Amino acid sequence: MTLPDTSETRFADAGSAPPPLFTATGVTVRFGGLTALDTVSLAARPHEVHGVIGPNGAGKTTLFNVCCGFVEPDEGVLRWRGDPVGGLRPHQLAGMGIARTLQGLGLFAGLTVLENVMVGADRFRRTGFGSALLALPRSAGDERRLRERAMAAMAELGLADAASAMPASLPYPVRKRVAFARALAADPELLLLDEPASGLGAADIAELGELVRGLASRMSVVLVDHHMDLVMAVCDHITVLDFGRIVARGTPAEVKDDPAVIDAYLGEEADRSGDHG
Ligand SMILES: Nc1ncnc2c1ncn2[C@@H]1O[C@H](COP(=O)(O)OP(=O)(O)OP(=O)(O)O)[C@@H](O)[C@H]1O
Repeated sequence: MTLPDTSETRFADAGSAPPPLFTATGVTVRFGGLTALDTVSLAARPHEVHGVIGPNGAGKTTLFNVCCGFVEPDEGVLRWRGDPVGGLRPHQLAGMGIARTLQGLGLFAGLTVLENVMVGADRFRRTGFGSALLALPRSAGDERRLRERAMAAMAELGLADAASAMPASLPYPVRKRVAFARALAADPELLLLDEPASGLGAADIAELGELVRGLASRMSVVLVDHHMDLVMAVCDHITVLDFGRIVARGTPAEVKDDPAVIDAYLGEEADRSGDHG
């Protein structure tokens, strides 16, 4: 049984494991009278895939949104490489080396696939703020560098042939890959994935699993997803939430048979059958 532990010392006591890149410690989020997260902690370590699972309404998306800076926690501390990052805002993420994909893909409808993916590489643009402000064209060198990064990310995702397509012309699983390629083009140290498997069939989910596993050699990944098979197959470490609290954490093998996890999911099953009955 893996006990919930919200103390910061846990991270310091983790033996020879490398220090985490990113930590959220003692995070509490309240929406009016509802406590969506109650003193939840999470550590993303280098080269580790960290999964966050839990039944509907457990607080997964809220935790993801805290990590992305979309939701400011009422309590708790976020740290990047050990330094507190108070008031984290989504636009700061790329500069820090954090990329994310969201449930809503957020692709620009008026841009081609290549142009969408180049947006992800934008942190490597060298042309200064002043040029951007004056809407001067990007330098030819910048343009080439961003294009090369984007093409490399697209090749990794099998999208090279779709470079000039408009997103709306592509099937949903391909659009998901475009959003993924855009995140990879930022060459992040930490990749945050919200429900990457939603809307995908079994074959695409299996491919996604292989891709995510492969990414761990060069970055840290936090993955929020409902698909147990995917989470169990690709994650090194899993945090299980229920009603805003951590009910278990550990390796897939440790959490799989944890009675608290089984209870949480059985509770969800019971609710569902109640809904239909
Ligand atoms: N903006 C909000 N305002 C009020 N309540 C919210 C808000 N966002 C989430 N909640 C509530 O907080 C709780 C946690 O929601 P959250 O979406 O984080 O759970 P989840 O585990 O991602 O669920 P699901 O798997 O259904 O997406 C739920 O009870 C939800 O209704």
